[in-house]
Amino acid sequence: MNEERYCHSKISMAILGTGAWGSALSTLAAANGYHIKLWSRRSCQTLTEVVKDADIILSAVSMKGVRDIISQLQLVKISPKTILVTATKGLDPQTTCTPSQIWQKAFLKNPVVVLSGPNLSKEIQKGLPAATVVASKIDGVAEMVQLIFSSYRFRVYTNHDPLGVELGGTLKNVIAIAAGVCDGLELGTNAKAALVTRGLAEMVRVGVDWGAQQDTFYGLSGLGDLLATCNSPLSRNYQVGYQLASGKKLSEIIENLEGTAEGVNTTQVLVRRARVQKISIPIAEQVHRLLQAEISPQQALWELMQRDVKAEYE
Ligand SMILES: NC(=O)C1=CN([C@@H]2O[C@H](COP(=O)(O)OP(=O)(O)OC[C@H]3O[C@@H](n4cnc5c(N)ncnc54)[C@H](O)[C@@H]3O)[C@@H](O)[C@H]2O)C=CC1
Ligand SMILES: O=C(CO)COP(=O)(O)O
Repeated sequence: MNEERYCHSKISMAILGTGAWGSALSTLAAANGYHIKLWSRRSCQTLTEVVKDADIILSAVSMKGVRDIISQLQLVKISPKTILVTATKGLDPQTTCTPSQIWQKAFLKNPVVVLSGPNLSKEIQKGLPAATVVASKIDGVAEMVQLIFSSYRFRVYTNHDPLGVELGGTLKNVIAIAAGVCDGLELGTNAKAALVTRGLAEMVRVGVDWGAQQDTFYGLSGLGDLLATCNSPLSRNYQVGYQLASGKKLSEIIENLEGTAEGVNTTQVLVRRARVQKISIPIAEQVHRLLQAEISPQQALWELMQRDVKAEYE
């Protein structure tokens, strides 16, 4: 294969958020020869200067910064042709909307792309191989983003179900907290397999009710990210669960955590939404009670194991 295939350096891109993920994504695009303008709250350059003339604006800020960034960008004149890429994995506490829904509502005319997959940033920064998904409903747009990031160490797939791709990456964080608890309590491989598989069933139920396609959850952005995050101590969400199992308080864990564990906020929003929609999510409910310090990790396990027997699919 020809190296040239991956280099279209005339496209200009701004990346907003220079945390672990924004930095890793900029490394990938820069390695393909793209000139990237990076912006964070601490940048010397203004947001206006950074996004001026950008063909693509990618946001890798954590969920708590999404509305803030959007409000600031609304004050800047962005061309309706500018592609907006969201790489955030979270849910809005006010509206329960996903980041791409918030972006699309704020910029009605702009194409919005979701980027999500099993992408632990530390592995990517080490140059280890990985794959991801870029999703848009508009033909040709995800393909442009695909070209920017694709390389021999980062394989990028396109998809037409942005909501499903986004929800896979977001909802798996709740199950990753549970997986951390499972490993922290040393419950074994059988328990972990059961937890992850039933966790996926919860993700599918919520996602399909939301309007996403079921198959998307069995792809890289669903099952793929679930496997990566539930099995790696590099995952901050897994770390939250693992440390909760050792008896630490959530506030103490978060204080010492490197970066953001989106699953903590996502669990609250998810449980609220699932109750309104009357969707059964027993694992997420127990994660929620655990995060609220209403029960111990052992009690959460007991609550799950003593549920009424039922059919696997119903
Ligand atoms: N680190 C990883 O391996 C991956 C992370 N993600 C997702 O990407 C998002 C960011 O994650 P990380 O970079 O790891 O988190 P991080 O905690 O390292 O960085 C968060 C970034 O958001 C910015 N931010 C927060 N609030 C802001 C505001 N009000 N205004 C402007 N900027 C604000 C921070 O300054 C920082 O640059 C999360 O939603 C995460 O789930 C997705 C894939 C991989
Ligand atoms: O989303 C991720 C991997 O795909 C990163 O997981 P954490 O946010 O749990 O570190």
